[in-house]
Amino acid sequence: MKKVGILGGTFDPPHIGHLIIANEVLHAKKLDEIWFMPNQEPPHKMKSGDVTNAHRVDMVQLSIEAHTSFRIQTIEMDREGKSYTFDTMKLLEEAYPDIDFYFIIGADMVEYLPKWYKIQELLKMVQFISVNRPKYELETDYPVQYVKVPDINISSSLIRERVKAGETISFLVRDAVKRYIEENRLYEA
Ligand SMILES: Nc1ncnc2c1ncn2[C@@H]1O[C@H](COP(=O)(O)OP(=O)(O)OP(=O)(O)O)[C@@H](O)[C@H]1O
Ligand SMILES: O=C(O)c1ccc[n+]([C@@H]2O[C@H](COP(=O)([O-])O)[C@@H](O)[C@H]2O)c1
Repeated sequence: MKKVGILGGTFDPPHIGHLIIANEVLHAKKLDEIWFMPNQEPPHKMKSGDVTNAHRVDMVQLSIEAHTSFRIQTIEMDREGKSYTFDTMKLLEEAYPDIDFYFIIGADMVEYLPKWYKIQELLKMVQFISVNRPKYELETDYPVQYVKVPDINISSSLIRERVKAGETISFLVRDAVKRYIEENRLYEA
């Protein structure tokens, strides 16, 4: 069976932390591919105001281009309302019966797992792989695998704050994403 790791996210914007954890898990778990899956509406937080779904999809595409094992999966863009992972994984399992799915989450999401929609059913469907993230605990009673990654203290919030303050985001996002943010004047207000 083909093994695919899904990195679901808001990607507002995608940063190098996303790329590093995807690559670390790809190799540590010997997966065939990582699918970056931008959500339509994050279940537990707000998207920033001026950034459309199309912008986030474009930026994910620019982030992963030239990486042979990284793909984008836009299934959540086709569904209105909050993007519950249980609903999405059900559709993906039906569409790809020959793929073994893993769902990658940072430590902030591990803490939040008890509040996920239909978490017990979801745990039966996919295997979760967690990665460390500075300032968050990885302890959980749920059956979650763990891949140790270099600590990366970067978040999309940090990128948005820096752009707003007129500070540099070089090397924190891919160059093409930096150019896209500048050209479309995202996160300035
Ligand atoms: N620096 C990081 N280290 C480990 N995991 C991360 C890191 N950044 C993001 N992740 C994980 O990647 C997934 C998608 O993250 P998301 O797109 O929400 O970015 P974010 O940086 O957490 O955004 P925001 O700052 O807006 O909350 C989540 O599972 C999150 O835990
Ligand atoms: O299904 C849920 O209840 C649920 C709750 C919180 C987060 N998620 C998913 O976890 C992934 C990371 O979330 P986020 O908001 O940090 O980008 C993303 O794919 C979300 O849709 C899913």
